[in-house]
Amino acid sequence: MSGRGQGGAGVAVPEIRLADLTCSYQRRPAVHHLNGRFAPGSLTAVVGPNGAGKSTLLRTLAGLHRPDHGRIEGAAGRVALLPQATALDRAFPITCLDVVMFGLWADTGGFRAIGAAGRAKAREALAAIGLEGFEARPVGSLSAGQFQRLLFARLLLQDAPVILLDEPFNALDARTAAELLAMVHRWHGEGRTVIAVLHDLDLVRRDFPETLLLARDCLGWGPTAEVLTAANRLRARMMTEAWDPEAGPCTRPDAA
Ligand SMILES: Nc1ncnc2c1ncn2[C@@H]1O[C@H](COP(=O)(O)OP(=O)(O)OP(=O)(O)O)[C@@H](O)[C@H]1O
Repeated sequence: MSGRGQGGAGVAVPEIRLADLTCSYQRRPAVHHLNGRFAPGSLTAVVGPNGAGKSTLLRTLAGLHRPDHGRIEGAAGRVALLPQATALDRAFPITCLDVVMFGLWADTGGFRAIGAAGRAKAREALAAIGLEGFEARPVGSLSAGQFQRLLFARLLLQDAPVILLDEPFNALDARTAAELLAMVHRWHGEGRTVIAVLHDLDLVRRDFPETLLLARDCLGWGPTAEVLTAANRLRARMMTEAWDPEAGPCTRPDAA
């Protein structure tokens, strides 16, 4: 099979391969010897207990965290990340339009170069996500749901073939969650690869065909029904209870 697909939006969508990927903080592994692939155009949930390494994996895929062993193939280039809302500082004095325009930063290298066409696109993205008229609002004044919509508007503008979502529906009312989920399905329908960290297993079973179950190690990766078995979930829980948050460096002989 070819390593690339063609997204409906005309973008080339890469296959992403993880080869023995280990990511650590102060040499303590958060993701441990992970092997597998995200097929072009796949829609995958990443699930697992707190501290299982899910956000670390997404940040590594986005190029924000350097693996200390193994590698990622195929993700280089246009990957868009929606970080966990709690990881963002909303006290920063910046308007909604500016936040969305950050989506163009990778292409233009700065606000000054964005120009009228870029601003118009940012306005369109705000309107498409239900935030028309919010252009000049400071981000600090938004509700949690409005802020999450704003981050989705930025993703819309980024127009990336690979979209990474870290707990995208947390703390949202049912209507907002449903609208943002519809956006996720739209991206998937366009042939983009979408990878989302989620805790709501009912949602995962209903809407996500593929699942990666992570508890530092990979406990299952494939069709959701085959991965989210009671036995696998029990293993994940037992691993969490057994693991030592202060564990030392990985000592597997094949690790660097
Ligand atoms: N910046 C950091 N410095 C040191 N350790 C970190 C850092 N970020 C995460 N960790 C540790 O790495 C491990 C994995 O964290 P990560 O945030 O990837 O887990 P997670 O599965 O996303 O958890 P949650 O479901 O709670 O969001 C945890 O033990 C965490 O304490």
